Amino acid sequence: MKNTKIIQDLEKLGIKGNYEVVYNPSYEELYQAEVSSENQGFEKAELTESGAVSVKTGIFTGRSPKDRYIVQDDVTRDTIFWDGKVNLPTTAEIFGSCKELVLNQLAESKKIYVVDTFCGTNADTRLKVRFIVEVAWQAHFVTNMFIRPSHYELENFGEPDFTVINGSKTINPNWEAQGLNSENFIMFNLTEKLQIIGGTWYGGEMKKGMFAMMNYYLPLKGMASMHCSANVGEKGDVALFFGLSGTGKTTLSADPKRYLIGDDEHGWDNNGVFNYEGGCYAKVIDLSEEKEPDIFAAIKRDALLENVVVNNGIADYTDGSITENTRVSYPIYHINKIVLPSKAGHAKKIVYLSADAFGVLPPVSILNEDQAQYHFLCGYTSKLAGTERGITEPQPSFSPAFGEAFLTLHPTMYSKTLIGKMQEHGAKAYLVNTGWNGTGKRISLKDTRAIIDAIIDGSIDNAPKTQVPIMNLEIPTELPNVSTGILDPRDTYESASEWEEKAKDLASRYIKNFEQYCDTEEGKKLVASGPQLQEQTI
Ligand SMILES: Nc1ncnc2c1ncn2[C@@H]1O[C@H](COP(=O)(O)OP(=O)(O)O)[C@@H](O)[C@H]1O
Ligand SMILES: C=C(OP(=O)(O)O)C(=O)O
Ligand SMILES: [Mn+2]
Repeated sequence: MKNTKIIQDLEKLGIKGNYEVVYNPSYEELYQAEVSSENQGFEKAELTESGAVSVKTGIFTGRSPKDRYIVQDDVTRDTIFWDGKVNLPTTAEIFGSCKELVLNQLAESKKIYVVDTFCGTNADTRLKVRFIVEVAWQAHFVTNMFIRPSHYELENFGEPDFTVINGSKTINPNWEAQGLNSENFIMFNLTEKLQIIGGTWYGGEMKKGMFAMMNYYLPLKGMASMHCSANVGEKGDVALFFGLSGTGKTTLSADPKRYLIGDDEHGWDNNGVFNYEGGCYAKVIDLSEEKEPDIFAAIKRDALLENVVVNNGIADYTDGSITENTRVSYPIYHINKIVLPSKAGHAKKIVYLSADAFGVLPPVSILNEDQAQYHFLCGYTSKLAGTERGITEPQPSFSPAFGEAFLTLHPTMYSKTLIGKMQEHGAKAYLVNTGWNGTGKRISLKDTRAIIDAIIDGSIDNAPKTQVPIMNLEIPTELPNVSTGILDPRDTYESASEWEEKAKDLASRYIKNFEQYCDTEEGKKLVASGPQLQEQTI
């Protein structure tokens, strides 16, 4: 019954062929299809010792932001933030020609997987997203990452709100004449409610693609839409962890003392914080059972490893020879302590994670209200190797809302909605450096975890404090279970002047970056909360 309707839907979209449709396959069906000996090239998956299967995604082992376009038309012209960098415009005609390529690619398939999912926990704001793919492990990936409707919800799914068609095996031969970046494309058409993908096999494009769409629809309804992980304690106390890729959202939100809400994408409405996803996408480079026991244990049957080196069925997490961005996706229930459905009350603690490659930022700073806004707009961090094509070593970057790559509206839409919620609910913000310090090494996970504990249990607010000049940040000088001598970054250098020199360099980058927000009185007012090159007398 269902399949006849699905085939009709596919034909209506323009996928006409002699394919078999597999609708919302079970994990067992996915497994059989993934390891089938008929698979070619990057379709192939192999079973590993933990029970998880492992795949390779070819040359794309991270997202490809330069190949990402949004159709500029009457719907998007005045809403999308056309910054010339993140949201690249294309025409309905070019979209149409790429869509044709993807449809023709799928029409040739023997089998098409159609996976209906939800993006967003709450019925009033979720998107019903339909994925149409020809590769079994891509169907597995979206089954892991998105919210799996119950049998009843599938029966009553109705028309999808958004459709993603993945034609990763096809490329666009006309890209040059069309003025595109390459033969690969990730394109969105908000009028057609359609995302199409060609050329890249990286799963993150499907996951982060729908995040960008939630980042469009929710703030327009007054909700905060956030690139953060979230967890909740026994007492219902919710904490959010904002951060760019590799800063520790997934790692730090998997905390055995707390219940996980989600590891990457959340909304905040009048009832509280809710997850967009139904799974997690963790980095596994150098993963160890000892340091990250929850994530390690989540890698079992139904988990899907990407670009991990596997020797005789044994995954080698220390090997970054394919990419530094080795990953695993798993359904959220692979983590023991979770809340389901993935939502909780209002957040009280907001942590901004920054992996500072300069070694200047303190491991933790306590932010006042203006600083909370300033640092959210700055979103300073270092891009780490791997998650984006062409990034091979850490690069300092300012990424508004700690997620510039996924913002479809102007950055101030995200700061307004978030800061509004924070003020309404008395949430406090902290800036945590999970990156480097003067020792040249990354701050240890153990120390960061103890810092997070002190933020969550409130002991940081009662700790002795001092002011770090230039960066203009207040820091605690002592915290329970945190190594001595690391809280003030100046102490980790041979001499404080070494730190000062680097701090001045970083401060001037902050100041320069913030100029873009100084065309309003509101923005100008925030400058005093940021780093300062001159002595302050307040
Ligand atoms: N002090 C630290 N805090 C957080 N993560 C750390 C730290 N030191 C090293 N790491 C490593 O950095 C990576 C953080 O990645 P992840 O949690 O997946 O980031 P995100 O979810 O923000 O992309 C993990 O591989 C983790 O082991
Ligand atoms: C999947 C991604 O997100 P993150 O690294 O934040 O987990 C990504 O940026 O491609
Ligand atoms: Mn993550």
